[in-house]
Amino acid sequence: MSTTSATSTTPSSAASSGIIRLDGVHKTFGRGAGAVTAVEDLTLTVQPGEIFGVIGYSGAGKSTLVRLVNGLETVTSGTVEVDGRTVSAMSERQLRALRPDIGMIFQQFNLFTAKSVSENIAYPLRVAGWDKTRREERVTELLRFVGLEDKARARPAELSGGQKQRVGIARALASRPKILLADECTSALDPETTRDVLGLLRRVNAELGVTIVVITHEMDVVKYLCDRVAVMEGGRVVELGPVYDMFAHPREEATRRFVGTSLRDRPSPEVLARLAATHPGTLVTVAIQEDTGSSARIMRTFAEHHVDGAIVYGGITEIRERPFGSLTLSLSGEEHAVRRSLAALRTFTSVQEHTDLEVGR
Ligand SMILES: Nc1ncnc2c1ncn2[C@@H]1O[C@H](COP(=O)(O)OP(=O)(O)OP(=O)(O)O)[C@@H](O)[C@H]1O
Repeated sequence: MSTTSATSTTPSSAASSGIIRLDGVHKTFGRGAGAVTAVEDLTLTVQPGEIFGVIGYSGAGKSTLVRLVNGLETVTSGTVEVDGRTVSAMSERQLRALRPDIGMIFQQFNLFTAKSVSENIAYPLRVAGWDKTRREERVTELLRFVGLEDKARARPAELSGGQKQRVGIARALASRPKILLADECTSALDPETTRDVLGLLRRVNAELGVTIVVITHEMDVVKYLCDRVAVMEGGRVVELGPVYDMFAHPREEATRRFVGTSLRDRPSPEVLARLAATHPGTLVTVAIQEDTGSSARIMRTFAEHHVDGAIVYGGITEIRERPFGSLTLSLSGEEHAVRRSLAALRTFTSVQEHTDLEVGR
């Protein structure tokens, strides 16, 4: 569990300890035999300026969490605080005053199909009572920021999915919110368009200082975008921490499964058996991590021990600009030299030896 999870329950400490704070939150829909607990004993803190991911399979409670933060649902028990204000105790009037501080984007974009791009972006400003000149200035600024100046008069039907989400982002940013909630905002997009939209969200965070909460079921989204992530299962947060640490040292089975969907660097048992049949040397998988093993250091270690390490499988990716992955090698050389090289490697990185393989040779 994150060390930044809130420990104090006094409202006065909320602003200093996080921009969003959930403390012991429960949410149950319905009563009696038909009751469904969507969120259970949820305690977490999102720091100002961070990009915070919430990952989980369908039904884990992610959307309910978001709806509790923006006050669209009320808690059954516990407290939700946003920027030092207790959302879970607010009247409808107080919630209306809070909403301009919280932008929201959706999987299906939720644009007004009969309105132009400009009118869609201006809509929340019109509701908030901005005059026409200020509205137009702000819309021009936002169109430039999301790169859609030439689409001001277009209708949503004339736009690609990525462009529609850009309009969604511009509209969500119109009232200069401190927080942006993104609920499965790339799930309807192809991989290339997803990258574009995630790149734009990074700019929203870096250039405008907006705190972003990303709800997703895709670990690739978390890997590219988030500083920290909470893994949800059955309404609970089962693991929470910096994204790099979750990849390097996942503790919970659910986290391991999500990490596995994003990293395809380690060979499956079938692939290992095939590799063992075609490569006579000792097969090992060596972890590549920023603070432990760089590939250069690993190859140097083999060379120093006069061991030949042929790379037969692997992959190195980047998690928030830090290298991460593994290499699987077939080692050949004198048996004692191979042993000594592996002992040397184990002093700075983790090494998995594949010994009990059904190799058929
Ligand atoms: N308004 C509601 N009434 C009754 N049950 C609900 C309601 N909203 C959510 N639930 C239930 O609460 C649980 C969590 O739902 P939630 O939508 O928060 O999960 P999720 O992780 O966002 O899933 P998905 O990705 O499919 O939207 C589910 O069992 C769901 O059926």
